[in-house]
Amino acid sequence: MLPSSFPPAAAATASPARPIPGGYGPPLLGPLRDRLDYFWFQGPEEFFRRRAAAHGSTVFRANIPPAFPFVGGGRIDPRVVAVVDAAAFRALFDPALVDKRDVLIGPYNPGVGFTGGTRVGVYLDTEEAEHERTKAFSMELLHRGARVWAAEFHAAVDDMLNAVDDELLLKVKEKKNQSNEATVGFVAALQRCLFRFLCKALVGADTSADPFVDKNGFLILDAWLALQLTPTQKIGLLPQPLEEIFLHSFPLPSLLVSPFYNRLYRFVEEHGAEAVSIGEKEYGLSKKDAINNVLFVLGFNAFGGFSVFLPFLLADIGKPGDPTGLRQRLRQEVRQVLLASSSSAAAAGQGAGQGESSSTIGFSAVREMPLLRSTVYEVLRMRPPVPLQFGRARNDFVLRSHHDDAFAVNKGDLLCGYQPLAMRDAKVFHRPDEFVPERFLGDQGQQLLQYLYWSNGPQTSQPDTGNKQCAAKDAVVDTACMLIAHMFRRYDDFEVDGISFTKLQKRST
Ligand code: HEM
Repeated sequence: MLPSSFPPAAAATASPARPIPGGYGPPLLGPLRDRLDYFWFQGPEEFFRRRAAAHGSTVFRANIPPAFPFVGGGRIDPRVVAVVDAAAFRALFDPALVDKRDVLIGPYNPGVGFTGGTRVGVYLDTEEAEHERTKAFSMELLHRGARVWAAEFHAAVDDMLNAVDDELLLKVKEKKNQSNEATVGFVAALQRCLFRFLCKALVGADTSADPFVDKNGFLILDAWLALQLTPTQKIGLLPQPLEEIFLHSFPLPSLLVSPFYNRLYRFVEEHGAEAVSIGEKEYGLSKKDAINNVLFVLGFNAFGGFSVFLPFLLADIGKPGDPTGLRQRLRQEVRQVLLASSSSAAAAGQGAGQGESSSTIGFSAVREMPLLRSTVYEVLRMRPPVPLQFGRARNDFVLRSHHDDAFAVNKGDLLCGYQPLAMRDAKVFHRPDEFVPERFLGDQGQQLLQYLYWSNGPQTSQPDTGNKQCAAKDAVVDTACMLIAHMFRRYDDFEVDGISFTKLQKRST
């Protein structure tokens, strides 16, 4: 079943290149129809699925919202080449083929008003000199943060769980005459914990030094993210016609959030001064650009990415009832590793007698938990937190899909890869639509990692200043493992429904 590897996404091919199927429809009406399908009548996944089926092709032309008639006064060109198979998707990772300038979230660019006037690194192409400097700077922030990352993360997660435990207890008490069950939403507590943790670990800034930022920082980031992303997302808060008119029809202004962004700017300037000066002295950035890049990596990449991904992870592992016994097996794996590491620490005379509950679950511990790691990969495969990737063809080239099809891509075409389908490609993944936590175990499982694309690159590749792969590719997986290991050190079991805990069973031994 598993192809040892696909041919390169772009190559000289035996089969002649054919025109890409699909089209953009009549001016105005075509983009409008696709926009309404995407947001309203079909939703993103059906949108891509139906068009792939209709064209009998995993590479096809379509419009991606937001689109005319409103947004950007027609300046946004919604026409893309959609790519939904594992082989063709790889073209998006090849800096020789695609230009990533200003296409982070597609043809729509919220603009530098959201980033203090700086074009931050994530919007830069690899051929722009500044990309190398800003990417190296973000990798340096991660590298420096690694020393305190695990300890700060666990401290923040403990704070979050203490708050959740208290609230759950209160709710159970209130309901004691009716039932012993209660639900506690965890998103706000999780985001507060993420914000404090990331400020310390990435920026070296302690939020307790600024009570306003400590209390409101995560809410400011939520508002800042929402204003940038809303024109491209289905929100579901308003009836759809109103959502189309008010949320998907024009760019939302940065002015609404800029006084608060400036507050975070000053916080980083004052309390993250050491990190900022590294950006200036070692990477040649101006002070303003260093701070705006720090804020983007902190707020958009890290806070935004984890805020989407960690709830998915908790929900998939915490499925009510544990029908497959996954939680029981994960708990066993986590506790075995913790016990072994505390025994060896005791034998070496470090912290003897303190037991596994007092040691930090660090990077090396979670790398010894293969089932947990494979489960984290599977959540990333099934629910990639950043589902769309974009890149503009630098030149004409031939794009190969795994159906041995070859397509003529034109210089300037905007490729739009949809990860949820590419990572459920039946040519690569057995039972592609099923959640299989053991999928990435063993030699065969390790081979599959080359098709795990959530980080804008294969899980087997490394982020580098010469590519656009997520700087935190490994840190994200390790941190996700730390969260679940933390849960099983603290609790015997937990259950999650959507974004609420419905069960937190304290550890008995
Ligand atoms: C669950 C969390 C995260 C997810 C899902 C995620 C995902 C991604 C994705 C998909 C991209 C590529 C975007 C594109 O160009 O199309 C990216 C880029 C990037 N990510 Fe992450 N990320 C996460 C966390 C982090 C963290 C913690 C950092 C901290 C340093 C980080 C730093 C970056 C940087 C600097 C880039 C830009 C790379 C470049 O311009 O070459 N990310 N991330």
